Amino acid sequence: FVPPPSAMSSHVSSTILFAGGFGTAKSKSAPKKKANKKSKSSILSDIQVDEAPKQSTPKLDRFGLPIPTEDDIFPPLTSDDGARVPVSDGDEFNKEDVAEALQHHIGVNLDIFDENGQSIHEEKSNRWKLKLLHQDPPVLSVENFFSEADVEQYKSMIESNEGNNGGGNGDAVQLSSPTFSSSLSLSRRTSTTWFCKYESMSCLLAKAQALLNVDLKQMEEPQLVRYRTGEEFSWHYDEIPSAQLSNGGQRLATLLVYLNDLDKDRGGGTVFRDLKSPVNESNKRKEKGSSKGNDNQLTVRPKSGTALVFFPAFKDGKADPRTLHKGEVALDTKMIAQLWIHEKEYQASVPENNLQVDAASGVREELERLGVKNVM
Ligand SMILES: O=C(O)CCC(=O)C(=O)O
Ligand SMILES: [Fe+2]
Repeated sequence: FVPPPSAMSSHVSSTILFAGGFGTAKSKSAPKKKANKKSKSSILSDIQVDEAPKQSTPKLDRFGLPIPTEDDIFPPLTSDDGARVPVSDGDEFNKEDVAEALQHHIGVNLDIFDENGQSIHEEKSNRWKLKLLHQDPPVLSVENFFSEADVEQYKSMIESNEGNNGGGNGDAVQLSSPTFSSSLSLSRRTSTTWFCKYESMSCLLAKAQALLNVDLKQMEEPQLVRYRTGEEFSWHYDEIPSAQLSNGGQRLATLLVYLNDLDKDRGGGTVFRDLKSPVNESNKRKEKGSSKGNDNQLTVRPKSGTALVFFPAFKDGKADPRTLHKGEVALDTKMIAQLWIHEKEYQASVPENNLQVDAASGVREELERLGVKNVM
């Protein structure tokens, strides 16, 4: 049994374990000189380059080896990692802007959206609404992606597969995500994940196919995740460690759909460490005044039925460290459905005999019902 990539607490920690070194492939190379620049001004005022953190003497473990710090595992970005360009608050949806933002990624099927970002399939009341939340790297949301009925279906799937460890013949195998206590990892995942049969998730698969125009074969085991009060998934990259790339290659897109709402003061948001929420004139000023303004991190609040899409790697498979993110501590129960899209054909390992092809007819029916044509 080879656990799927997500069965591990974090891909970063597994990279570290495989590589026997610190950090991701990126940080294995000789440490680059950190940029020591302030944000650029003028036209580039929205592009951020962080100041280098202060160097401190490393703490040593009992073998005299340096204990990695959070900065070793999740290195601060430098100008080599590419620019970061937030969107401007109040900007109207513009299809050309979205197409441009997605040019280096597997992207989104923009043919199913009109000039306002409203999907042109389904009856009017159920239309999706596409929004660009961050321009570079692109982060998007799709409101109404799941109907209330879809949400109820997946929430009840979590309930009915509670405690299913694979012995029976349920639709989903439950794995309590391990907490790595090793000093090698600072990533904690305390939520519970269910790895689901493709055929039991045809609605998610069909909608993912309509939105991202990808083959079912590129899809990793669809997952349902539940955070209970106090649970979280701390900073991590969604990229696959190099030792596991033989199965399907890199993850090119993360699609997650929130199955319930969490109010602002109840945590549970999806937070991008290095990205900024839409900027307006007032928070631009605020930022200039403070050298380390974490308050403006791009945070997506869980809203029932809304999908979040981002790209852990570019379409050529090169990982994008700018997408470092976390599921922040949830103060109320939070549930999501999640799907990763790979570069190539991916073979599932759980539940037993889980094959994408078994979902094909269900997906076709669902696409017909949605009125989406011309997808893979
Ligand atoms: O729960 C969230 O908001 C994020 C989950 C996540 O990043 C993951 O499972 O990889
Ligand atoms: Fe993630």
